[in-house]
Amino acid sequence: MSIEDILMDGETVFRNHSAFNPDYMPVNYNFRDLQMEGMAISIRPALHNGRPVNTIILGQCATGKTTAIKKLFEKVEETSEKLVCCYINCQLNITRFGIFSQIYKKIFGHNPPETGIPFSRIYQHVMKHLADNNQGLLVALDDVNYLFQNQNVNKIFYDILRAYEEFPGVRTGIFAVLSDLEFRLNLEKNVNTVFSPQEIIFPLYKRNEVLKILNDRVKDGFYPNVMSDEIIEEITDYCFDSGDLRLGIDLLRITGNIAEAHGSRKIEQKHLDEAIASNISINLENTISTLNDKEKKLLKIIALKKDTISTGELSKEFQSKSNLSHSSFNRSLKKLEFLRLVDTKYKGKGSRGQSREVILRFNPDEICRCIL
Ligand SMILES: Nc1ncnc2c1ncn2[C@@H]1O[C@H](COP(=O)(O)OP(=O)(O)OP(=O)(O)O)[C@@H](O)[C@H]1O
Repeated sequence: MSIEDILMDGETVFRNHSAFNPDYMPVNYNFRDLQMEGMAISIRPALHNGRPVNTIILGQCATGKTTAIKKLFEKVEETSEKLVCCYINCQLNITRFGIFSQIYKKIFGHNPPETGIPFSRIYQHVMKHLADNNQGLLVALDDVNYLFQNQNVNKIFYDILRAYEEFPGVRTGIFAVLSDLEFRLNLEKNVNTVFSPQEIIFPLYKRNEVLKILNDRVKDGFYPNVMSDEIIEEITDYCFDSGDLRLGIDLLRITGNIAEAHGSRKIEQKHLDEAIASNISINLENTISTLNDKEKKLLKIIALKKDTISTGELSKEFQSKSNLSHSSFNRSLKKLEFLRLVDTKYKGKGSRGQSREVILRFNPDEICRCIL
């Protein structure tokens, strides 16, 4: 095949490539009714001249938090002009200027001028507009933990939530989105005085839910009969075990690309095998790279054990090797569990209440290779 043929060849397994893009809005969005209701309850007062209720949205990666917020914000905008809903990705915007530029853009439809304008002018402009138009403001700060990086979190929360002191009548609230439990405590410490939130939890999807979501995505993205039920089931198992729905959606896309590269109009087992092989090590490496030194140390101790180990024994070994406290051990273990690198199972009474067994969820050699 020539390069032109590769680029322009119309024969494809994909009906809609964008269905596998990270920002795709799924046509069917199920299993999150409770969370959507919870968020709607937080928003409702703001549509009746009150303030939105500050809320923490908590859940592991790819549990649908961003999608839920975006869907709900769309609905609010269709229903009422009483509230400006602004979604901000804090990975991309970590300064006060950056965040208020996004709010400014949402309200006025364009960015503030790049140069020469101080933060205070943008702030005044935004708040005056809200006050003059009797509009509330709800800011969703996604991945809010990124604001801890430059210690701005307190100021930004204060700017938003105490705006009424300078602009009486202005009604503001924050949805703080977090995928890491550890940062929840950090957030409390940093912004406690202005932010006393409700909490909405996005649990991991169950296997049957993952299957339905992936099946819907297959229908959105591939032509009919391109992918068999068996392959979807296998991808579901794989994705469910990893605890990351995004991995399942990525695998659909990658297998599709591999099938297409082989000129096949169906996705076959060999295409999936190839996709999985290329994906496993990349994902594990990415997850491990997010751990701090303590957590890596603990993971390595677990990986070097030939058998499963109880939490009691593990705590002792961890403390003797690292000189760290039992609560530091507990926090690190919780993190490994949260990221689904290990499982823990109750096995009866131990010296510190219920003792648990720690089970590694990946090949120990592969783990050690990634920690080095
Ligand atoms: N209930 C669902 N139905 C269909 N697709 C879903 C559902 N939940 C999540 N997804 C899909 O999973 C992917 C991740 O979802 P989303 O970005 O909303 O999760 P998140 O919890 O915000 O993740 P993160 O914390 O990593 O930002 C997206 O591709 C989204 O379309």
